[in-house]
Amino acid sequence: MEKVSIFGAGSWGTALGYVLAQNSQDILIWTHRPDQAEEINQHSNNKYLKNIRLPEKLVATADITKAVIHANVLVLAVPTKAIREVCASIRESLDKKVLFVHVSKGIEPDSLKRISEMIQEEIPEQWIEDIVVLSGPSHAEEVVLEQPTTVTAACQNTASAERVQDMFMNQYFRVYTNTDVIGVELGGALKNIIALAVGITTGLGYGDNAKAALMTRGLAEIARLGVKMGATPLTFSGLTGVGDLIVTCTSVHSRNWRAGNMLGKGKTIEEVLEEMGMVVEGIRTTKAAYQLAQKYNVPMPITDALYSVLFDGITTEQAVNALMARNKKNEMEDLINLL
Ligand SMILES: NC(=O)C1=CN([C@@H]2O[C@H](COP(=O)(O)OP(=O)(O)OC[C@H]3O[C@@H](n4cnc5c(N)ncnc54)[C@H](OP(=O)(O)O)[C@@H]3O)[C@@H](O)[C@H]2O)C=CC1
Ligand SMILES: O=C(CO)COP(=O)(O)O
Repeated sequence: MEKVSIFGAGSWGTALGYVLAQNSQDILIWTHRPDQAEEINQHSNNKYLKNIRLPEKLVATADITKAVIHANVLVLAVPTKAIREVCASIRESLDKKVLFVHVSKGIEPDSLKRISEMIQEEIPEQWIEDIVVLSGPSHAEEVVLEQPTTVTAACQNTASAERVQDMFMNQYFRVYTNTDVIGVELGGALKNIIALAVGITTGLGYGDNAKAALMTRGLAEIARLGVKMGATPLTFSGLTGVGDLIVTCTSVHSRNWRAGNMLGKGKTIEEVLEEMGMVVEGIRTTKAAYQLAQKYNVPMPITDALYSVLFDGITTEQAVNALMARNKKNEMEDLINLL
């Protein structure tokens, strides 16, 4: 049995707590809201997972020191924007080496750091046993219904990835391992951009042809950037690449897809965020990816088009027209270099 604390009690942190509690791990979940800790201790978290009864073994606290001291494994499940702040609070109470697991899907704009890099910057090396990324096609809403789900635990140190695999794996939650941390982190973060774009085209009234086009050419630009940044090309054909791209671009549960859909129907970003009430990681990640594309000199036309919509005020129709009117290309241009 592992002693685990989860930091962040939104939909994903709570769903992972559900899995770990069912797997009989010694589990504590930390939330910054005392009222939410009380609700979880009464076995529900209705804002994030409606009508789900949480396991009795899933215990919540609003005391971050208690959560840090409790565990040998710390799972970070807050949005990318909150990672540094939460790490800084965790740092205050650390008194032993711990295994960090992160499950967030984003890249920090301006610094252009992946999440494992942000953790390394915020937590002194002496307290980090390893950092494992847990990622893949996995909507919280389906996990808590115990529907079959597959994810990947990635770490350069295979023993740590396997430890996380053993902690989480059960009959409905299947965990693979991978050593390509860069590829796994980038796949999880960048697919949100494409899901926003697919949502926009659906909101505009376009059909499955546009969806397939964006998913296929989106994967091409994700892989192009990823390989330049040091990822293994094959990772993008796996669960954390095409797998997560499929689920996020096609599921009614996807916040990124839903946000895009509202934008396509004419709502403003402010209206969309107000209505969602949950994190839409793809918006900040679009800014980061746009900056990364410039830094690495990689063409990312879909990312550029979405950036223009989100940050430069061009209309969604103009963005689609600009994408379709680009110069002629060979489909396999650039991709051949990935092999
Ligand atoms: N939902 C899903 O199915 C999946 C999500 N992910 C990823 O997991 C990460 C978390 O997503 P998810 O759980 O869905 O997000 P939610 O929006 O559902 O929840 C976010 C949680 O983080 C808390 N939070 C936000 N800022 C802070 C802060 N500064 N300090 C402490 N707590 C904070 C929120 O608190 P409050 O309630 O007060 O706002 C809330 O409990 C994201 O990166 C997402 O991409 C990955 C796989 C699946
Ligand atoms: O990453 C996810 C599923 O794998 C969740 O995607 P959304 O944040 O778009 O809901």
